[in-house]
Amino acid sequence: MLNFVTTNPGKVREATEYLNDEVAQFDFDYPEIQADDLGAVAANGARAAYRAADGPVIVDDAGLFVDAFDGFPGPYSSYVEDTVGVERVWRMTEPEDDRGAAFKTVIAYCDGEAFAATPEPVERDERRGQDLGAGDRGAATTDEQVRSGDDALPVKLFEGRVPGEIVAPRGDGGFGFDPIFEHDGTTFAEMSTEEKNAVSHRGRALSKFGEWYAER
Ligand SMILES: O=c1[nH]c(=O)c2ncn([C@@H]3O[C@H](COP(=O)(O)OP(=O)(O)OP(=O)(O)O)[C@@H](O)[C@H]3O)c2[nH]1
Repeated sequence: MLNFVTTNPGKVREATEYLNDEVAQFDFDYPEIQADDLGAVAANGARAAYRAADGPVIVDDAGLFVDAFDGFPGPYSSYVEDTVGVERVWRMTEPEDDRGAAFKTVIAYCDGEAFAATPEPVERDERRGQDLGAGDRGAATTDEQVRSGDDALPVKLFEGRVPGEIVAPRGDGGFGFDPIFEHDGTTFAEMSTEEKNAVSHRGRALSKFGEWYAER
């Protein structure tokens, strides 16, 4: 059994849909370091959570990256959701000509074991051929982090990204910024969990993780 370390039931719902019974929520509020890089936040959280859970863990650090704001709120999305709020993020973006944005997530896996070196950073597969907007600044993972990190516990990272546009709120499904994030004409809040997973940042990262984990 794999511990999905999060306080956010929306993330668990999406992961369960994807990974079936292999995953259970471990409600542990790991200390989030301040960093512009989702990978660093997730890796740090996975190490702390692994020590607390004493078993394999995954941590998902995600954020909304708005192009016009050079990637804001990015890694600070949770804080901005709690303080500014979703509706006001829409109103801040509304006057901008460019309302492009991306959701990104990095899933960090830690089980205390070392991993074989990854020949190429996982995130590059996802990015190849994609036009990366300013909104992606600071969200990249690096091979160095994939292999190890600052301390002895190795962490493996899986990244997912989905482009979209900030729109006036529509729909009541999903969570967080879903009502104001439109992808291919539909907001994430208008999609079922299954539909959202098929295209979302989390779905993409979970798919990469699931493939790798099945072979492990
Ligand atoms: O509309 C959304 N659809 C998504 O698919 C999505 N994924 C993440 N987010 C938002 O980005 C921040 C992540 O923050 P975050 O990774 O620190 O997680 P969190 O604080 O919610 O829980 P935890 O896992 O840290 O316990 C939070 O504001 C989330 O609402 C999303 N919003």
